[in-house]
Amino acid sequence: MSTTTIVTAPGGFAAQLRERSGETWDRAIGHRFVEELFAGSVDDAVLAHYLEQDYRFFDAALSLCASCVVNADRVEPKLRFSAQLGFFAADEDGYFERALAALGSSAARAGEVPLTATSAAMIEGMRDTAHANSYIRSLIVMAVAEWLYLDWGERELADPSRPEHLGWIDLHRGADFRAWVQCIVDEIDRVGADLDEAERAEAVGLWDRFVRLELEFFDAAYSA
Ligand SMILES: Cc1ncc(CO)c(N)n1
Repeated sequence: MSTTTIVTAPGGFAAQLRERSGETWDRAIGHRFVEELFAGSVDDAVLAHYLEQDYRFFDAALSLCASCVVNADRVEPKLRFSAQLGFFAADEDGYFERALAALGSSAARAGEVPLTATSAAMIEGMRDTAHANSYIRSLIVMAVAEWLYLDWGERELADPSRPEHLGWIDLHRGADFRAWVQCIVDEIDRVGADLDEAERAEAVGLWDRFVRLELEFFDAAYSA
């Protein structure tokens, strides 16, 4: 099932992380939600619930990306993360507005629905990470979210026709998104090479926790 087109340094930190989460990662990218999204058969209520929860998490994801601008040790990645904040503001926010409206919901409603336990754990983990002032920790959490999403977005399945379905897939594949994920992964390899044992263990624990949360986030879409 592993579909990644991302290149990792052999024996580097990113390759080690990716390898340790093989089974959970594969269950996430092969999830029923992904299959039904591509097939265009995902129930409107399931997709609306998923997007409402995801929109709630968008806020924390923006803070996390901003924390990479704050804590990166070089100007090039700071610029890259800054550019990505602009993309989130333009393309991703626009998708949420349109798709939620088409599904009979809205950004305002998304702000009012109760958070699932998984969303709450994810948001809290992202906020804590954003405030930890640790570039590697922020990179790890960004990498799980974006790399795992690229890996399902690049699955070789026929495209659905409804814009609510296709739009969510298109946000998570293509040359620009792949280059963005590659940049995060390259940074993990670069920064990961200099970590001490405690920092490395902390990063690995965070990686494992977020991979599991991604799988649970898909599951939660069906248990509303
Ligand atoms: C739950 C979740 N994980 C990752 C992404 C990718 O940004 C997303 N939009 N939502």
